[in-house]
Amino acid sequence: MGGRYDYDESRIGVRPNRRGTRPRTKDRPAHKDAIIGMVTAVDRGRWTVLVDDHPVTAMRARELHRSPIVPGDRVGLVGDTSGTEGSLARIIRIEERDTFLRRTADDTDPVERVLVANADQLAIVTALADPEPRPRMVDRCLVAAYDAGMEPLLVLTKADLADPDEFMRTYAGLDVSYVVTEVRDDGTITGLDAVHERVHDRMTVLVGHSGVGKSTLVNALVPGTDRAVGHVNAVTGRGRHTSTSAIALPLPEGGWVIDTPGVRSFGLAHVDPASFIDHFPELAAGTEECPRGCTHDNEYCALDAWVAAGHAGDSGPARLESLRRLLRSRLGNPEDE
Ligand SMILES: Nc1nc2c(ncn2[C@@H]2O[C@H](COP(=O)(O)OP(=O)(O)OP(=O)(O)O)[C@@H](O)[C@H]2O)c(=O)[nH]1
Ligand SMILES: [Zn+2]
Repeated sequence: MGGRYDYDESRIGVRPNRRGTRPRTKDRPAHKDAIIGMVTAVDRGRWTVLVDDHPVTAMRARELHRSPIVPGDRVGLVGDTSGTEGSLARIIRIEERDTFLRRTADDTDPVERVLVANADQLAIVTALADPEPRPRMVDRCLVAAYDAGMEPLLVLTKADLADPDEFMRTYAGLDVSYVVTEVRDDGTITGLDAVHERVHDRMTVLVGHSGVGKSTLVNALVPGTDRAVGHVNAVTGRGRHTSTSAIALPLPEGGWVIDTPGVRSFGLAHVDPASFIDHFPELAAGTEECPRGCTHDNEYCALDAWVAAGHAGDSGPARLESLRRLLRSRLGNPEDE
């Protein structure tokens, strides 16, 4: 590796830092020759990066320090980008992200973490029964999607066990798309075409609690993948191919799905409540009468009178209730849901 950061220490006049990493220098090669690829997986300090159509294993260059590099990231690579067995490239740059999905501060994970970059859709997979749907978790995911600039999609599985109408009534006030699926006796999935239609040519992140049928869905969408279904291993009590980080899988029809094992919901401490109102355009004008710094979830909020006066139309009351539900979903612990 010698020569990569060649510099004359006396001329630059910097002290070597304590951890022994070399200081950054301005005259480091600009890496104009870097090849761009997309990160599909991360495992113990090694990234899988798809370059054209072949996977390349890469490490993170030292100058990136501990910058997160996540599935969906477009990165610049140098070094051995052949992808042949045993080869190792180096990620020297992370391209600007269009979106990033992050989670913050909950009781078990105090650090804000970026989970996925550049995805444009968040598919919230919820079983209609077994396990019972968790509307508060869905609300949190909706807020996380809005915050990340991603479009939410509800995927309601196990329609053979319960009717989706009752659950969807809860979302009457929200303009959220949804698809309904069920595994038939022959193993094929009703509603799969509708899911395909929604994920085609997009980058879709799937989240959901254990047991909702997410792996079943991913395996059907991306033939040839083998996401463990049923998940419990009698010996270890843990998932068989359990990986804790997200993985991007290419759809045969074009586009990507990103499976996020272990991500069931989101801490939302980083989300600014003022931004919620952007997703309720018909209520926005009503906030002009609100007291300064109104949380829109208190007795002085002007939205009640605005909606009661009919300014937000027939669906106004339901929309306001939804807004408030989302606002409240920021509070509390996602692990409780
Ligand atoms: N009745 C019914 N069962 C289903 C349906 N979809 C999946 N299942 C079953 O639900 C169980 C859980 O499915 P998985 O695909 O493993 O669920 P998961 O969300 O990936 O859960 P983990 O593997 O724990 O992450 C399995 O036994 C599936 O066969 C469905 O539409 N109807
Ligand atoms: Zn208000």
